[in-house]
Amino acid sequence: YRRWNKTSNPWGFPGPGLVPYIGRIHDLPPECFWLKLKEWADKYGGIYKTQMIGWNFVVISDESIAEELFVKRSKKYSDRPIVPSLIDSKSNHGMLSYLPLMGRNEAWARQRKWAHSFLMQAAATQYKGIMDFEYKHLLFILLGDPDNFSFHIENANSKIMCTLAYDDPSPSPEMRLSAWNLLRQMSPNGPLTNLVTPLWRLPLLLNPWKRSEYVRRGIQQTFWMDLLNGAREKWQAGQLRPCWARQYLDLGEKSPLQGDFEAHSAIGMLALVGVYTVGGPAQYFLTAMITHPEWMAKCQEEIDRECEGRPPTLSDYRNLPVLRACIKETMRWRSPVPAGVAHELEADDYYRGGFISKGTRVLPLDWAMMRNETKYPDAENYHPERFLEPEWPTYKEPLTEFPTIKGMSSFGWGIRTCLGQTLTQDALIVLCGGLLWAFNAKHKTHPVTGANIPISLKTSSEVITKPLPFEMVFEPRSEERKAAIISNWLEAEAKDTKERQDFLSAAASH
Ligand code: HEM
Repeated sequence: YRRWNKTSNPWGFPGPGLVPYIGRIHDLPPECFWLKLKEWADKYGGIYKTQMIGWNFVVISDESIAEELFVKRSKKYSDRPIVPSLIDSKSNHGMLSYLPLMGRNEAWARQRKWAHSFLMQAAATQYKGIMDFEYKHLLFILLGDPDNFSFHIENANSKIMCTLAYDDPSPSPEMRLSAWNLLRQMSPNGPLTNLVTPLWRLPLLLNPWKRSEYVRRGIQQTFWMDLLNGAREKWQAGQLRPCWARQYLDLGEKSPLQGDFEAHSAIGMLALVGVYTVGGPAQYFLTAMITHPEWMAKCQEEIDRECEGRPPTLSDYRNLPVLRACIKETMRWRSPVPAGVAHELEADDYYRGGFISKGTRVLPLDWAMMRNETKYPDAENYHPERFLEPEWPTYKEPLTEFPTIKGMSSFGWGIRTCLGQTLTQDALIVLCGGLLWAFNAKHKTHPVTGANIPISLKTSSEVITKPLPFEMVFEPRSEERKAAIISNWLEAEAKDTKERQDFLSAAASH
């Protein structure tokens, strides 16, 4: 066995001993598997190797190594591994569906360029008003239905994404569901075929996993196509305001996207990506504020002082370093993508005397990077002051600009790095700032004993995580604040209705 282990692993990197064929899969719990990977990182160091059902893995928990491989050697380290339980996840065979999962092929290059231009354009003009509007609505909704906050936060983000994509927030509940179903399908704790991959090759009749994936995919593609067709009808009548679908339709044959088949997926996927990626950190932020009320009080003091009684908008960015520190520390403390997103190596490579073979999955283990004690002393605990006080290693000036979440390792590496960093940062400032402007986030208390109901700090186990369900109270900070939440929303709603009507009247008169 020892001889086998040596010959099957001549790579020269440390790592746990391997069992023939299955590697270490038996050791990796489907729930929060990154905790086990972190345990191995503590034992074997910043780069180690392992195997899972015939696949070679190299796990990286040192940011400087990630930089050397993913950034400096990006030509070799930028492919994606296949997701076994998705049909053509890499789009090597024409599916063109899931930009973040695509291999490094032509479709990826085309859609990445397209998405980049949209997200930059959106940043410049479009999404600020949409965020202010939807988050004002969210605060109003939370007054009436606080217990359902998890849904409402995710739904508000889904509405923003649907408005950006189709100028229509109404499909948001279905977009949220679609995002959840895809996330489950691609996660190791999803279908069994993601772990026991040979099962995926069973004939369709004996393969419930593939049959249900055909159904899921069919529902998603039809949903996205219906949205594009609905947008086209409005566009033909001149009733579609600026949005990603309109830009595609306006460009016609000049669009980089090659027709409706590609466009319906590209637009749908970009809308879908923003639902949980923003919703998860916002919910972690609430858990951080409830368990660290001293930081909630500091954020509220800053917001009240700098925004003079109104909820923060993006123009307040420079003046809210404490809020930004709390958001950044939340993302460090509870990394939203804790296992990172794997890259696949496109050609054999040598690194630090070790051999990494073509096809190896290289995993930037964010949970471990965010717990590097040299960079983040007392890493297990929540310390926003690490970004605000010069004696901490991560302090950076000027505080009008830093801390920023942009560039965090949680957003990935090299030419595959996340395209939604600005949007995420902007959304979290308006959303988290608005929540603390409006409410005190508090523990729920037991109706009989009056004791605080504890908040589980555990996370879900999908590739993109959120806190496990928890209970909390949204206490309006005063009667005046409560009145302001209501009047802010009524004003915003009236303004939005008028703007839509004006647009439609102008369209009708042309
Ligand atoms: C907290 C929020 C978010 C986190 C932590 C996050 C994280 C990531 C990570 C780790 C990757 C893979 C990077 C790599 O392969 O090295 C990625 C890719 C991507 N992200 Fe995000 N993301 C977030 C929000 C968003 C949002 C809001 C959008 C857009 C609406 C977005 C759009 C994308 C796209 C399009 C890619 C694919 C890039 C490619 O494969 O070339 N992300 N993101």
